[in-house]
Amino acid sequence: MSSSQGGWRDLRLVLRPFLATQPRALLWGGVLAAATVLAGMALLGLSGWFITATALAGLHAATAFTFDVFMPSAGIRLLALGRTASRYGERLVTHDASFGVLAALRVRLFRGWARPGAAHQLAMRPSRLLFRLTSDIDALESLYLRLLVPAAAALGAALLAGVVLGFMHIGVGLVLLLWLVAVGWGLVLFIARRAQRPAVRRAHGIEALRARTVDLVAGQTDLVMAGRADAQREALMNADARLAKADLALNRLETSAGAAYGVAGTLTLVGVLLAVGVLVGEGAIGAPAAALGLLVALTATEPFAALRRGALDAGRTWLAVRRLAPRLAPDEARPGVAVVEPGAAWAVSLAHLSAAHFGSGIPALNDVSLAIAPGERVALVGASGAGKSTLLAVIAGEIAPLAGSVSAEPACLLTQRTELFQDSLRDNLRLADPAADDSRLWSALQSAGLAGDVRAFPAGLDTALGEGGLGLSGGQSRRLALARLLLRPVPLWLLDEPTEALDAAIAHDVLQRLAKEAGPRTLLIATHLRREAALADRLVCMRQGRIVAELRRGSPAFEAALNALRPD
Ligand SMILES: Nc1ncnc2c1ncn2[C@@H]1O[C@H](COP(=O)(O)OP(=O)(O)OP(=O)(O)O)[C@@H](O)[C@H]1O
Repeated sequence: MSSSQGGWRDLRLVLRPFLATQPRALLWGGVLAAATVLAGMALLGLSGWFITATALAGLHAATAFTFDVFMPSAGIRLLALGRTASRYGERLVTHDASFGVLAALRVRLFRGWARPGAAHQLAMRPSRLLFRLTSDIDALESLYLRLLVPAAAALGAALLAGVVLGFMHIGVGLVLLLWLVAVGWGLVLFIARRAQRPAVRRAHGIEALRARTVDLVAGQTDLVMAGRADAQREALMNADARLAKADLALNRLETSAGAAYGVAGTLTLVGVLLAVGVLVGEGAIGAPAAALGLLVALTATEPFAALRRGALDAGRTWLAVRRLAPRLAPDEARPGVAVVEPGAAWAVSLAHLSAAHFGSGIPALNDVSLAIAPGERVALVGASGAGKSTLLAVIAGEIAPLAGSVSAEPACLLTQRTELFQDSLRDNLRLADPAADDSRLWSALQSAGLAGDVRAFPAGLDTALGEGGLGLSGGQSRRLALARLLLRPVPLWLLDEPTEALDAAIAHDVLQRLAKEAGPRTLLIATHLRREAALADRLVCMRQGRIVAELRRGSPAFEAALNALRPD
């Protein structure tokens, strides 16, 4: 696919949620912007006509008394008031609509970045990508407010000018319309093309400056110890110089663009002046109509000049579109995993599965085949690095398989770490089910054995957690993770060392609750611990990314393997 085709597809991906969120408000914004411009043009045209007509009427006593001054002046007042009202409405509607759309896009993007592949990239370069996330979204504002709305207004202005002049002479009206559209939009396209490179360089320059400044401040001690402080300072200065260069190029272009629009406006005015002069000379129109035509043509060029800012920003906006579109594209929930419907013979079925971690050429799983019946409890055991966590990650859809097939029931993965977000305890729980009410949360906390602790917190469910908030002990964190798991109505639980690092008493309590709450669910547990593996009906032994043995409860080998695991 060519890059321009890709570009249009990206633009469609970004515009779709843009237009779907508040289509009416966005359309109204464009209509009001056009109405403001048209009212301004009509105001100036009518005023020009009125002044000229009044002056001419005053030349003769007969016309001086019969000339109606009230209707045109009432029209002028109406247009002046109308323009103010529509400008106010336009600002209100366009800004409200674009902020609403951007807010909705942010949510979609955060979801997009939470997908397995993207989340991995985000984890590798968090500051850079988070900066992009905010600055790219802001750049999209320009797409609607500085490009689409002024482009609609400019087209309206060209049409009105063409129609007004067309009433005087159809050819003049048509030529003016074509000229305005061709030159006005042509200049926009030309400026946008010329500005693309410096605008993109500027965006990269800001990013580099930020990253280098953060590195210099955060890593001062290390840089000084390694004798690299001066080099880092130099890199910072270079980034600053590159940014200044891009700024200078954009400023120059802005000045040239202003001059180009000035020349185009003057040429328009001269052309229309000559045309209406000829028409007046031929007696086709009077002087007041000529004044009206001239002023309408004069004002019709202004909205095109307003497009200049958008054209200068277009490169940056385009970059934002290209970066954000992949995160907005609809994606499979679990890449490479076929969903098993309820009632199927197997809850999990793996056939000749191979998989590697993102960015690693070495497969962590090799030719793994495994079938787990619904409701079965299976423990994955094996030395550290055998591939247990990787297997759970593939079934959870975190890692796409390299080869082989995977089908599994809808699953929830309990990872080794419990993430606490900087939010209330309530919202930390609601990550698992955004619609859950307090009674459901309390019931999950109760089952997870955390309700008593939460009741003891002065703010209860409103307690702030995470950075700057309350931390939780290891046992409390695991119970919170368990409560989250209970809030997810899925038939398959993937548990990665669920009670590692907990002391024996707490671990046994958590495991007991887990086993009870799991009910008829299918469980797949990766573990080194005897207490966790003891929940299982079958042990699947792994070594170097392969399954080397499967032992069923009741067999001596099962008991032997269980006893070989680490005790409490
Ligand atoms: N993020 C990663 N990137 C690249 N390779 C990885 C990554 N995580 C694990 N691996 C590699 O994949 C292989 C399997 O690791 P995995 O974490 O699945 O083993 P495990 O059996 O769960 O070990 P443990 O019991 O220590 O959790 C190992 O060789 C490991 O080095």
